[in-house]
Amino acid sequence: MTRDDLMFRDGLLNGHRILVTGGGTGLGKVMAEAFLILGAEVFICGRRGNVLDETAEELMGQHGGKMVGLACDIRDADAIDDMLDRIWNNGGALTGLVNNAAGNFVSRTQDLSMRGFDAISNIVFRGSFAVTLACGKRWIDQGVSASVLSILATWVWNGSAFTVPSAMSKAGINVMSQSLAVEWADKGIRLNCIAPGTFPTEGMSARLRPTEGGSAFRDTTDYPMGRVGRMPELANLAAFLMSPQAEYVSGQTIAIDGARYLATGGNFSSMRSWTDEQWAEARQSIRATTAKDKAQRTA
Ligand SMILES: CCCCCCCCC/C=C/C(=O)SCCNC(=O)CCNC(=O)[C@H](O)C(C)(C)COP(=O)(O)OP(=O)(O)OC[C@H]1O[C@@H](n2cnc3c(N)ncnc32)[C@H](O)[C@@H]1OP(=O)(O)O
Ligand SMILES: NC(=O)C1=CN([C@@H]2O[C@H](COP(=O)(O)OP(=O)(O)OC[C@H]3O[C@@H](n4cnc5c(N)ncnc54)[C@H](OP(=O)(O)O)[C@@H]3O)[C@@H](O)[C@H]2O)C=CC1
Repeated sequence: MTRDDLMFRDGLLNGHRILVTGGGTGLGKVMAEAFLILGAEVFICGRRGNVLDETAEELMGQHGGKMVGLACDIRDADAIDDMLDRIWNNGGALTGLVNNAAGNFVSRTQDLSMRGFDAISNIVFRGSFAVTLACGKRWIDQGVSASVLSILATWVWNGSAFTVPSAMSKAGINVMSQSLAVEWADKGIRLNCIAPGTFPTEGMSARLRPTEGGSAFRDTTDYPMGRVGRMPELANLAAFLMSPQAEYVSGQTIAIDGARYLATGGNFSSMRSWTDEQWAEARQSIRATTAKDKAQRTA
């Protein structure tokens, strides 16, 4: 991304300190980059320390500023507290949190074990709540104003066959945001959500279109605008919602999907026609991706 891709003035986020969970890759990386360009000090977390370090180095090399990678598994409440201690003790309070980290894979629901359900919901539902709660306690205790942005999916409105634990978890975080937007409004804490449509990333394509390799999401015939999302489009919306000028916006969930879910549902219902063999192949491919990622985990 270049400076010209962003619609905001220089220094919009000067003095802000923002944590992006899962900020080492994909959408999290792009939002972290935008916040860095606009002057914020940015923290990114994830389980693969090497990925975080590479991202921070790459983006600071391109844009200057300060980005810090912190290895942390958001399924572990103690690890979250350790991470926040490090942030707070090294420059003061966060002023923003982006709940972006997620786990997901396509599966027929009858093929899931409870461990499979937990693998997703413990990241998306429990993990996002745990980070929000840990930050919120500190903000309220110290009288700090802050903004929380959670990255959801359009299926919070219409569900999604074959990604049921993700759909349930994202819907839960949607309601968390609406609830806390009211409960914490007088504390100066606001919460909003973005529901992106398709923004192709490696992590998503490997788990949601596992058998298509590099060609996943190339066919855009059923996209009303004839295309998928462009990363800077998402980054601009995120920067708007995180900026102090958007202070009166709270409790909202904004879709950025080129009107796709209104046209087609924007989910995986077409997989109803998959055969047993296709599901077996998908599962094998997803497991290979997870095994490769796991080998790099340091948290
Ligand atoms: C078109 C419209 C566009 C629509 C537009 C697109 C909208 C996209 C919206 C959302 C997109 C995303 O979220 S994309 C985000 C994608 N990124 C990620 O997922 C990154 C992080 N992911 C991960 O870490 C892993 O994939 C994940 C499995 C979730 C967690 O890893 P863990 O190490 O905790 O898990 P494991 O120990 O390997 O496995 C735990 C259990 O899960 C089971 N499990 C694992 N894979 C399985 C599978 N494929 N099918 C069944 N079960 C599975 C295992 O068998 C285990 O259960 P037992 O066998 O019983 O032990
Ligand atoms: N791409 C798309 O089209 C869409 C994406 N989304 C949402 O956007 C967000 C980003 O997805 P995307 O960029 O595509 O996928 P990625 O797989 O690139 O991003 C997920 C990130 O979350 C991190 N993460 C996963 N589990 C944990 C954990 N337990 N603790 C800390 N970090 C964790 C991963 O790092 P690590 O494995 O190192 O921990 C990774 O950096 C997700 O919330 C996803 O649901 C929503 C709609 C559409």
